[in-house]
Amino acid sequence: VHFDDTPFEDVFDIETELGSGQFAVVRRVRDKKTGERYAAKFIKKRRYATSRRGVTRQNIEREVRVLQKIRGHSNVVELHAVYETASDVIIVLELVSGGELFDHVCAKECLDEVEAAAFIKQILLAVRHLHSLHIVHLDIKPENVMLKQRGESHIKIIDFGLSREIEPGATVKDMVGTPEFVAPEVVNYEPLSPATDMWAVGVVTYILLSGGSPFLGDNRDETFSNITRVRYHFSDRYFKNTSKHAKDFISRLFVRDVDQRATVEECLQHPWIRGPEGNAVDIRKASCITISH
Ligand SMILES: Cc1ccnnc1
Repeated sequence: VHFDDTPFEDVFDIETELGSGQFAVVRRVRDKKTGERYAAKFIKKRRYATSRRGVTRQNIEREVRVLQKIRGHSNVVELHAVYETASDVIIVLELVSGGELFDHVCAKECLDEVEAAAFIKQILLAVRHLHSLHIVHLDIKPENVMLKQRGESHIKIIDFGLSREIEPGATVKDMVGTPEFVAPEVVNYEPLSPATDMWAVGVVTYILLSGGSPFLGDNRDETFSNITRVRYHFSDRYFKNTSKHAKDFISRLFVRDVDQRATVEECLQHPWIRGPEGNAVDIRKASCITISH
């Protein structure tokens, strides 16, 4: 990607805000020459080393490096350009405009197995791409997965703000991620690995099929306790009509021991993904549809 030193405002018109986080705002922008639209992520730079606001240059450069390395996969957002102003670094990304997978699930309360398996398969393909490059995402959750176009089922992972390269054998310990989705090793400050992403895929799968969050407690500590004790269950209310393949797929990921937890390759070979569900053949297992009526 070229680091353009033309002023950002000379190249793009800023249109609407698409989303905002703690230190970043994402705005839809339009290239003045080509008319092409993009998502521009404005990341506030940390002014002073002692400041708690803004993002360090090291973390910004890490996100850009990851985005550069992972380019070219259809389920990963594409990096277009990087600009810098006095106060911000602006990462210009492919515009993904179909809305968050999270909202899609909420609109239906939960999905049937065919639709859920088709989404999870795409997330697994994106995760396999990352892991093959020794990159872990560390923040897989429905909010970071978006539909490319409304009404279509092509999804893209859009945020790599917490992603990092983990060379095989290297040890990375960090308390990162969103409590509901973090694996036991994150709670216990033990080494992170690609297996940490696989646990989160299990949480996303459970949510898509039930609308509920498997380990969520009344507060952060209760959630963390449920995670480290792997305390979850398939409530009959939402899982009564769920296939044993789907439950087995999830159970293979909610495994405390990272060496025993299913890898992304094993998940892609799992019957629930390889079977009719995973190939979006139109067998509508009405597990949750009955609930949403
Ligand atoms: C929010 C967002 C991020 C990246 N691309 N499109 C939209």
